[in-house]
Amino acid sequence: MSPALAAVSEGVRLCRRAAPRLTLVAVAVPLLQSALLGAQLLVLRNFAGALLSAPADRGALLAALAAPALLIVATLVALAVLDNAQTIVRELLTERVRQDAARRMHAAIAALDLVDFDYPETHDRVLRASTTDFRPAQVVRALTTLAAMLLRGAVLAAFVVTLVPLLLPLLLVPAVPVLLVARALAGDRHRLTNRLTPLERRRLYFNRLLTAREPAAEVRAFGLGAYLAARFDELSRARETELRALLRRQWRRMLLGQAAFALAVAGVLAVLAWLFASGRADGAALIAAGVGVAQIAALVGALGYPVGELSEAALFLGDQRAFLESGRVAPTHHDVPVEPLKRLDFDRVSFRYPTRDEAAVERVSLTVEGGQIVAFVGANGSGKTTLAKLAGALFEPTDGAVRWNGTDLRELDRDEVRARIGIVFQDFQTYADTVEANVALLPGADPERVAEALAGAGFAEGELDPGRLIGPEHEGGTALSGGQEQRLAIARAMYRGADLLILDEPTSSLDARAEHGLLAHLRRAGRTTILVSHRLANVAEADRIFVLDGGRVIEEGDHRALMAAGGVYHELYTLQAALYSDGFSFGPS
Ligand SMILES: Nc1ncnc2c1ncn2[C@@H]1O[C@H](COP(=O)(O)OP(=O)(O)OP(=O)(O)O)[C@@H](O)[C@H]1O
Repeated sequence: MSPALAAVSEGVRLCRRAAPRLTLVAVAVPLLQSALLGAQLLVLRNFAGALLSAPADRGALLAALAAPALLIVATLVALAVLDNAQTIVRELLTERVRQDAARRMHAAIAALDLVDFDYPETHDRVLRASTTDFRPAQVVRALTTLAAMLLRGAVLAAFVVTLVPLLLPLLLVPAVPVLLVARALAGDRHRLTNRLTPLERRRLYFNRLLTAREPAAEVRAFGLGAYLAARFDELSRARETELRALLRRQWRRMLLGQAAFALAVAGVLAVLAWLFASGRADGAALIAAGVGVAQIAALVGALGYPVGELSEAALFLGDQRAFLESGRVAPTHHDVPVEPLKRLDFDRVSFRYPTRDEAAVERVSLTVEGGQIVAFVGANGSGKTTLAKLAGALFEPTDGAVRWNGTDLRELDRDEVRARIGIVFQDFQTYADTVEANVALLPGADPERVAEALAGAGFAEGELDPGRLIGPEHEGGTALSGGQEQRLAIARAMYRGADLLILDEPTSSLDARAEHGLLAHLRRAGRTTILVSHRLANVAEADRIFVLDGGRVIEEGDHRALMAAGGVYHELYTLQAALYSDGFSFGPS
C-alpha cells in the first residue's frame, strides 16, 4: 500500500475508533447528497424536455412544468438541510478524534524515558504529533467530500455521456494539473511545517515566559518584557519570511496549474462548439450537455481542495504514527516481583546525558543498606542529583547497573519499582489542586494518612487546610510560601509509604526549626533514605556519606571517619562550621 493510502486508511480507522456512528453518518450524508443531485439532474432533464417540446397550450405547459419544478425545489431544500447536518457531524467528529488523539499522545508521552526529554528532537516530534490531532477527521472530511464529488461527477458524466459520448474522456484531462498541484502544495506545506518546528517551539517558549505565572516575577524584576517580546517578534518575522517564500512558490504552482486547467476546459468547450457547428448534436442535448460540462469543470476545479487535504493529512499522520510508535517502550519484566528494599547497589555505574560528551557519573560503586540514611555531598555539578535519579529508576545507566536487592533495575517492572520510591526533587512541582491532592496525587486519598504525611513534613496541626486550593492563577486558588511548597513536596514523598526516600536538597527553603524537625522525623521513621544536601550539619547524622567530585566517589564513611581522614569532607565541613562561629568574617574589608 502506498504511504498516502496507508495514511488514509489509518485516518478512517482512527475516526471509526473515536466515533463509529458519527463516522458512518459523515460518510452517508455526502452519498445521500450525490443521490439527490442525480435525481435533480434527471428532473432537470425532464424540465428542459418539457420546455423545448413546448405545447402550444400555455396551461398544459405550466402543468407539465409544475411537478419537476416542485421536485427541484424539494431536492434543493433537502441538499441544504444535509449540508447543515454535515457541518455539525464533521465538527463533532473532529472533536472526538481530537480527544482520542490526545489520549493516545499522552499515553505515548508518559511512556517516554526521562532522558528522552533532553533531546530537542523529542520536543519537535511531540509538538508535530500533538498538532496533528485533527488530521484523522480531516481525512474523513476530505474523503467524504471527494467521494461526494466523484459521485456527483459520475452522475454528471453519465448524464453528459448519454448526450455527447465524446466529451467524457476529454473531461478527465483538466483533472491532471489540478491533482498534481494539490499534491505538490501539500508536500511543500509539510516540509515547511517540519522545518519550522524548532523555531515554533522557541516562539512558544518566549510566549510562555511572557504569559505564565512562574517567570512573571523575574521578568518584571529584570525588566525583560520588552526584550522577550522582541525575541518573540523576531521569530514571528522569521516564520513569516519562510511562509512568504512558501506562498510565492505555491502561487506560481497554482497559476501554472490553473492555466493548464483553463486550457483543458477551453478545449472541451471548443469540442462542444464544433459539435454544435457541425450539426452533430441537437439543441436540447447541447444545452443540457453544456450545463453538465460547466458543472463537471467546476467539480474538477474544486477537486484540488479535498485532494490537497488528503495528501497533507497523509503526510502529517505519518509523523504522528512515527511518534506514537517510537513512544512504545520495550516490555518490562513483570515476572520478577519487586520485593521490599533490603539493599540498593550501584555497580560501576556511569551515566552520560545525551547533550554532553563528559559523563555526569563515572563508575560509581556504592551500597545503600535497608533502613540506612545515606548522604551524597559534593560541589555543584559533581553528580549528586544524577546519582539520585539513577537510584530512583528515572535514568538507566549508560554503563554498569543499579541493583534492587541484587536484581538489575532494568529487569524489574519500572512502575512497580517507582511505586516503592518517594522522591523530593530539587525542582519539585506544586500542582494547581487541593493540598490533599498535592499530597496524595492519585484519587482515593486517605485523609488520615494525608494528615500524617503533612505532620511528618513539619506542618503543625491545622496549619494547612487539606481542602485549600493551590494555584492563584486558577479560580479560588491561593499561593503557598516557598518553604510550605517544599514541605508539601516532602509530604507527598512520605505519603507513598515508600521503601526508599530520595530527598534532593529537601531543606533548601526550610527554616531552621522545620529542617531540624524533618531530620529528626527521618531518623525516627527508620526508612531507607538517600539525602542530597549541601548543609553538612544535616548530613553529619547520616549512617554513610559519599563525597562526589566530577561524577566519581572520592571519599566515603560516616561523619566521624571522614572528619578524621582530613580530606575534602573535612575541609567543607570545617568551612561551613566556621560560618556559624563567632568572629567569622569574609576577609579584610
Ligand atoms: N539534563 C542535563 N543535560 C546535560 N548535562 C546535565 C544535565 N543535568 C546535569 N547535567 C550535568 O551533569 C553534571 C552533574 O549534574 P548534577 O545535577 O548531577 O550535579 P549536582 O551535584 O546535583 O549539582 P548541584 O549541587 O548543583 O545540584 C553537571 O556537570 C551538569 O552540568
